[in-house]
Amino acid sequence: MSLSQQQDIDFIVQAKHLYLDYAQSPTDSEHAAVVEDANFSIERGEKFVIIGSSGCGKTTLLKAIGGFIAPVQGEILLNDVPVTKPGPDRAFVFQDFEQLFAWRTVLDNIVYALRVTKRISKQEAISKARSYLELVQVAHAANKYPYQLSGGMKQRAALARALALEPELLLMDEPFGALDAITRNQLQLELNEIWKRTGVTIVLVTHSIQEAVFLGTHVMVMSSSPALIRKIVDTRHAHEFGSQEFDDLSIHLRSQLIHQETKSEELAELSAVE
Ligand SMILES: Nc1ncnc2c1ncn2[C@@H]1O[C@H](COP(=O)(O)OP(=O)(O)OP(=O)(O)O)[C@@H](O)[C@H]1O
Repeated sequence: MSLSQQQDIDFIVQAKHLYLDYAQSPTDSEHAAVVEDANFSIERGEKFVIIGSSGCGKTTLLKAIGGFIAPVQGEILLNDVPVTKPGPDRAFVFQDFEQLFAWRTVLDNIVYALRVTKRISKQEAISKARSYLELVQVAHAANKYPYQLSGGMKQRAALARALALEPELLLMDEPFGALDAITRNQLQLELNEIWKRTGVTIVLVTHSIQEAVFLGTHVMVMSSSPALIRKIVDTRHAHEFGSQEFDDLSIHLRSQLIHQETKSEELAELSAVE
């Protein structure tokens, strides 16, 4: 992409020479870099998917975009302004089914979040909460408590709560990872529909190559040891399961992931010989 083409694109997030780690001090050698020199941009309104092997730093990167982890070097820009703390312009959905407040009903979970972050009237919060519960098709469970819901319903409710905040960025960490295959497919389809209706920018972490190709507009492959961004693949034209493009891209992404695993195994073997 030429420089002039890049300048025409409306980027909501830009990471520039980003380094992240969990070191307690500059001399803390136990905690190696989790992300090294990451450079990537996310267009407004896209679904940007991050994949990589377990422990390669996907969640860490998501937390940094959320403002929960400060860069050691480099920066993350949100609408051209460096991210320094969390804000209501970013909402999270996690894999964990227990992310709702157990002592509040589904409706109250959303009303509470809205009242705290948006400072709107109770009536306004209730009406907004109801409309988002309808959007994610869980309005019938508005008065239930989390323990009365299935895993899929809990994820829908968590999604409704995040969407109700009308964030600019929806940060999703393996949101469907703990669901059965059928519910997972259903929620993938629905997320696509919700995305089309709301236009929210989504950054989604997954272990599933199929989910990445199906949902993503771009898929970023991360490698561990070293903790680098291996490749960013344009997947805008490959959403149909079973199509040639879908299969080709899945194979391509798999080869990127396998290549890096093989490489780290080779490195481990070499260091064992040394
Ligand atoms: N709070 C923390 N303190 C110290 N190290 C951490 C902390 N959280 C994560 N790490 C380490 O950072 C590295 C990256 O973790 P992270 O959770 O970002 O990986 P991930 O790619 O999301 O993994 P997974 O796919 O298994 O969820 C791992 O080595 C992990 O042990």
